[in-house]
Amino acid sequence: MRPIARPGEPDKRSLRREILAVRNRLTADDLRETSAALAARALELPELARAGTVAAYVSVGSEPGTLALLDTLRARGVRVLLPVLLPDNDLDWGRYEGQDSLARVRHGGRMALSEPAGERLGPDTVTAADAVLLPGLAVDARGMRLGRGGGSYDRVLARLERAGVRPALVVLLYDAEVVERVPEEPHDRPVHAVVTPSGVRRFRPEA
Ligand SMILES: Nc1nc2c(c(=O)[nH]1)N(C=O)[C@@H](CNc1ccc(C(=O)N[C@@H](CCC(=O)O)C(=O)O)cc1)CN2
Ligand SMILES: Nc1ncnc2c1ncn2[C@@H]1O[C@H](COP(=O)(O)OP(=O)(O)OP(=O)(O)O)[C@@H](O)[C@H]1O
Repeated sequence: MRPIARPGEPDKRSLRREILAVRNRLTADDLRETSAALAARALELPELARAGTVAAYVSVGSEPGTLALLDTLRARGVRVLLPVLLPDNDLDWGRYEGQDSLARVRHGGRMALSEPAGERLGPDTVTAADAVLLPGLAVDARGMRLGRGGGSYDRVLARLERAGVRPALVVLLYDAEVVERVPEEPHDRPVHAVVTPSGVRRFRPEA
């Protein structure tokens, strides 16, 4: 329990719980089908089609599947970077070299992640990405993203801003996770697009 709640945080927590409960009801067939569809829709994005370097992640559990997409990007010669969770929730990066290059890692009591087993390239490596694929639980009509609450990607976005780079920011979700509004805090930054198994939605920068 936190002694003092941050603004937006209680709402974030209950929305996370609701969305995870729905995800946990998905069947193995649902996961297979959505993974193939998600890869197909994502590859229709010109930002991904022309990227030289893509920062991505390996989906685990009931997350929208990313492996099909990672394998296709790699087969096309794209440099695919994958996150390595650090003890303070910041992310280091390694290169995706195929499914054999992944190691199953359990961080404390958390869900097990699939992380790159090879060389660690340093947290700043993400600033070389032309596109960043972000995990999340929901996104709203403005492109504000709800993550799992670790703040890892909030840090990535802050790091990109500090470096003065503007890669395409794309969150991968299920259709029902595109909602009208997610609770926000001052550190939250909007993404540019969401890809779901049924298509791509772009967000307009606020006027
Ligand atoms: N596949 C994947 N890789 C990723 C992320 C992600 O969301 N998905 N991350 C995104 O930042 C980073 C790791 N951050 C994580 C943050 C929280 C938990 C976690 O297990 N949280 C709850 C479990 C509830 C849940 O299922 O979300 C816990 O601590 O018990 C795991 C990883 C980097 N790699
Ligand atoms: N730039 C940053 N550097 C360090 N910590 C940060 C930064 N931005 C946010 N945080 C912290 O991260 C924690 C989680 O924030 P939040 O609930 O918005 O995570 P999230 O966006 O859902 O998760 P994620 O970014 O991992 O997908 C908060 O305690 C917040 O203060």
